[in-house]
Amino acid sequence: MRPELSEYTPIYSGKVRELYEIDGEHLLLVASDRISAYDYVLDTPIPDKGRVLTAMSVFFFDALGVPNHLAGPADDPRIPESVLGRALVTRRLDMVPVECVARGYLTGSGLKEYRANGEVCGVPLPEGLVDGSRIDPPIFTPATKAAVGDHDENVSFERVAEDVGIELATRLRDLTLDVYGRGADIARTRGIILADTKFEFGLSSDGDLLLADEVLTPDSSRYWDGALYEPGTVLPSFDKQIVRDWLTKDSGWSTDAGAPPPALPAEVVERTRARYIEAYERISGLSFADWPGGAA
Ligand SMILES: Nc1ncnc(-c2cnn(Cc3cccc(F)c3)c2)c1Cl
Repeated sequence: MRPELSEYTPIYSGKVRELYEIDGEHLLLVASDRISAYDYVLDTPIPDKGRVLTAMSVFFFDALGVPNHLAGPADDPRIPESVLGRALVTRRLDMVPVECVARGYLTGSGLKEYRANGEVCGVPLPEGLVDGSRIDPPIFTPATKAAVGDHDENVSFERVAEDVGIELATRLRDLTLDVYGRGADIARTRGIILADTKFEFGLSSDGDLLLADEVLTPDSSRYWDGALYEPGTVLPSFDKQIVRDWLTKDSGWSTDAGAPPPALPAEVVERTRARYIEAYERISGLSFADWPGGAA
């Protein structure tokens, strides 16, 4: 008999995720079916998005063999039926207050900084790069966690070293680049480019640095279709472009409307659900049908 979610204490609610306390040492990390676009959390959920992203994190935790915060399997008996498949039992860690971002391609805030001063987070880049240019080898471009609703602020490695000490800052950078590099290689051989990603790490009570939070999901990374990759072309988001295009080209809404986006039509929801499942099955080589918590 599984416990009810109401038996656990909610301790954090993000845009698309929640965190609960199971006991003094364990948390329940829950991924919802909510999707965000243009900094809005949309009214329409994408069925199974939470389960697919949870399955992706578990695949990468296993495939990359990095010490991490997982404290049980996807069907751990402590996971309530209502969130089975989209929740994980984790060890409670002392989270390091740094967004550990790795970039293998130049776009987004990194591109903006590069265009302004030829570098990203204090890392100089070659001249002549454009949106979508490959950054090889990938770079560590950390950020400080923003307050709710704000964007993270890119900071230099030196600033991270000031905040957490040079030893820990160096370990964060090395681990971030190593895990991103290996994860991106796995995805690339399956036709999906992970252009960049954001990791979070935490320290266990015995001082181990563990990979925490979600790992290499489409919510923490930019997923691009490798078949479409051309340097200098702005690549659509593998998972969110269907929603973005409908919102900005078909729905009559616009980002400067000042009003929240409209509900999504069923066809857009289903195609987006299929994109999430396609990304997982291509990267993992596993069938999503085998993941816990499906329709009974
Ligand atoms: N193992 C851990 N130990 C202590 N704290 C965290 C922790 C805190 N915050 N976050 C971000 C987040 C993850 C999911 C759902 C949310 F609502 C928020 C993660 C973790 Cl993962």
